[in-house]
Amino acid sequence: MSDLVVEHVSVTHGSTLAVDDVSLSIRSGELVAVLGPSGCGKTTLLLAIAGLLPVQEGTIAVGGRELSRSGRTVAPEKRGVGWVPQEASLFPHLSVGENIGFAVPGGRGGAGRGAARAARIAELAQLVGLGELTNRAPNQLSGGQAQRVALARALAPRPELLLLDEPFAALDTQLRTGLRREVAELLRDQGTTSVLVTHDQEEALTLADRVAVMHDGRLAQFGTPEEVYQQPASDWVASFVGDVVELTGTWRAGRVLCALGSVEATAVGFAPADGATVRLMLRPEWIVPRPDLLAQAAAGADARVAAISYAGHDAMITADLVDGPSVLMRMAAVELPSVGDDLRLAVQRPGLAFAAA
Ligand SMILES: Nc1ncnc2c1ncn2[C@@H]1O[C@H](COP(=O)(O)OP(=O)(O)OP(=O)(O)O)[C@@H](O)[C@H]1O
Repeated sequence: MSDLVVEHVSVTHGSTLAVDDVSLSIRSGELVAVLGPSGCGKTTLLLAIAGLLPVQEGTIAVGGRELSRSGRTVAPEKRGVGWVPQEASLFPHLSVGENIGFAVPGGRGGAGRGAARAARIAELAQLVGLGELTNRAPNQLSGGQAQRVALARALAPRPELLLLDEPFAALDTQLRTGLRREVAELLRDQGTTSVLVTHDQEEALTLADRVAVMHDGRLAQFGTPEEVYQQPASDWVASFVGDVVELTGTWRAGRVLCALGSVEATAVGFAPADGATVRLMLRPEWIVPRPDLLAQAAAGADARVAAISYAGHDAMITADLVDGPSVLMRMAAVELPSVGDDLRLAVQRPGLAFAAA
C-alpha cells in the first residue's frame, strides 16, 4: 500500500504561512491534482511531501510510514518518492538510457547487476515510448520526449509515490494535451500513487481521479472533478474551476427568482430565508435555448444573441436578456444560432445560490 496521508500540515517560508492546516488522504494508486492560482502554496505542499521542506505543524505519511512532523523530516532520498519537475532537467552529458537508469541500483560500479539494470532501462524506455532513442543525447530530444525521459527516470526506482510539478507547463498546447493523457494512462496502468500540481483547470479536471483545490495556502475543496465543477464548496471555487454566470435574485422555497425566471437552486454554505437576496451561479452550459424544458409558458426568459465566440467543438454565446443583463451560454457547435436570433432560455439543472456579498 502506498497511500499518502497529509494531516493538518502547515509550512512556512520565513514569516509567510504558505500551507495552512492542509489535510488530504490519497488512496494507493490514485492520481490527485493539486489545483490553485499562482502563489496558493501548491509547490510548497509538494516540496514538503518530497521532504525538501520541513513542516511546522502536522504529519505526512506514505504507506503508513510517517515521513514528516515538526522537528523531524525523513531525507528525500529515503522517502520512496519520485519527482518529475516542470522542466525535464536531464543530465546533458548522459544519454537517454543513462538518464533513465541514473537511480536504478547497479548504476555506478555494480557490475553484477548490469544486465538487470539494462533490462529495467529498456523496459522503462519502452514504457514511455522511447525504446528506439536510448542512445540519444538530451539535446537531440524534443520537449515532449525530454519530459518522457524525466518521467521514466522518476519511475525507475519504483517509487511508492510520484510527485509531478507542472510537468506539462513548458510544452505547447497540442503536445501537452496528448502527453498528459498518455502519462495519466501510464500512471494508472502502473498503479502509481501520484500527486500532480497544476494551475490549469482543464488539466486537473480531465486527468485526475480527485482534485484538491487550494486557495491562499488552504484546501478549499477536495473532490472528484465532477464534484468540484458541479458542486463547488464556495463561490471562489465555482469561479476558479470554470466559467460562471452570476445573477442576483430572491430566494423562494428552493428557487431563485431572477432575470432568467424562477430557477431551481441549491444553497451552498448557508440556509437562506424566503425573500432573502442571493447570488445565483450557473455554468454557461446549464443555460439552454430549450423552451420545451419549461414547466409553464411563463417561466424562462427571452433573450437575443449578441455575440458568438466559436471554439471549434463548442461556442460561447453572449445572449442579452430582454429583461436583464447579458448571460453566457456554452453550446455544442453543431446547431448554433446566429447573432440577432431570438431565443427562449431555460436552465437545465439546479443552480447554486450563495449569500449576497
Ligand atoms: N523560498 C521562498 N521564500 C519565501 N517565500 C516563498 C518561497 N517560496 C514560496 N514562497 C511564498 O509562499 C507562497 C506559496 O508559494 P508556492 O510557490 O508554494 O505557490 P504555488 O501555488 O506553487 O505558485 P506557482 O503556481 O506560482 O508556482 C507564496 O506567497 C510565495 O511567495
